[in-house]
Amino acid sequence: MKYNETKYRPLVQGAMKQMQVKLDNLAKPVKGLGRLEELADHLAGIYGTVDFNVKPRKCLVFAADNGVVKEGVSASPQKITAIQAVNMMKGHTAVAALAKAFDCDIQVYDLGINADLRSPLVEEHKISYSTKDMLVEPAMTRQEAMEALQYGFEMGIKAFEEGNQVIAVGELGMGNTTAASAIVAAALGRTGEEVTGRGSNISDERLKHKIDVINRSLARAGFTNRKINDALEILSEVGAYELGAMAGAILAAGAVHKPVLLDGFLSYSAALLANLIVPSITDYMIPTHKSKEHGSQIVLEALKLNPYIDIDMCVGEGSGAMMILPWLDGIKSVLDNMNTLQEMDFNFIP
Ligand SMILES: Cc1cc2ncn([C@H]3O[C@H](COP(=O)(O)O)[C@@H](O)[C@H]3O)c2cc1C
Ligand SMILES: O=C(O)c1cccnc1
Repeated sequence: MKYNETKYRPLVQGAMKQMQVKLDNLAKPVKGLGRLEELADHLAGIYGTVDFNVKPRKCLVFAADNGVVKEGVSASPQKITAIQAVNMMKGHTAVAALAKAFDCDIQVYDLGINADLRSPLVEEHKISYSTKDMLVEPAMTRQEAMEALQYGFEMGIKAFEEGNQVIAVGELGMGNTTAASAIVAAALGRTGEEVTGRGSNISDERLKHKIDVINRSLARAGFTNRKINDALEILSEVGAYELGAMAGAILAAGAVHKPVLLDGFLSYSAALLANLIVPSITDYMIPTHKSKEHGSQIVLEALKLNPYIDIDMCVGEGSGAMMILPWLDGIKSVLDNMNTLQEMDFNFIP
């Protein structure tokens, strides 16, 4: 199956209505569970039924290096990508710790880390050792962009074939907030200033430089003051392998009518790419948390997504997505355990 040859059905309105009737009939004030009810309705529309499972689940973490780090846009040395990829599979990064707490599998995929990991724990699909420096040339070829998308799509489909009922998308790659900001600027016709933040916490001076690198990269690609609609053009000129693969995995969720949990800013840039390929794919996205990264609000508004959690997280890796898992378990428990109004025992108190 190809990421761009799949039929995507709209949300099942009947199941959403059925869910709201079911929730209204539980022994609680109408709409008392607030946005938990909104999420339950959304899930019913995605699964096409009120009777769904939210386990097992898996977080797919796509990892690669970014050539643009040569321009000094990141606070962190490139080798952290390789080190953290292995640490993650050993359970020692932010997303790994949270996934363990909230009962989620995790898998790291290496699409272009600039090192040979030689770790059986990491799934390897190296497109190359790092993308190119987008300031001086396209980050990747169009062929490579398609490969990243297709690989992410296939890993998403595989995760669902393994029985997972929900996937989350995460990433790892030093310098990738520069690529993500450039993707957002290109897709929305914005400037570097409007959509660039501090990534893994850079200084004021470095932020100015990062914005300049993004604006000059957009100019090199011929994107200045233009809104680009071709996801492959954006991905190849100013993208990142890991963000392309994330977009592919998002499309996979839509293809099999299952939810995909977005993470933070990096996932929003991937969501924008997926949305350019299949506009209705936003139906399958669960906006979990609002990243603190500058530029988040602009892209969330463009995608009409309203995240459930806002606690200033900005780690990436899929860590923010993990925070919604207790909400999913809560919904399932409410549906399985709460009394309906009819089941309430009115004779209990004479
Ligand atoms: C130790 C460490 C762990 C991380 N885990 C996620 N990121 C996050 O920061 C990186 C992007 O930030 P920038 O564009 O500023 O380089 C990505 O790997 C993202 O996942 C990390 C960053 C660091 C330093
Ligand atoms: O929101 C994110 O995903 C993010 C923001 C900054 C750094 N890393 C990740």
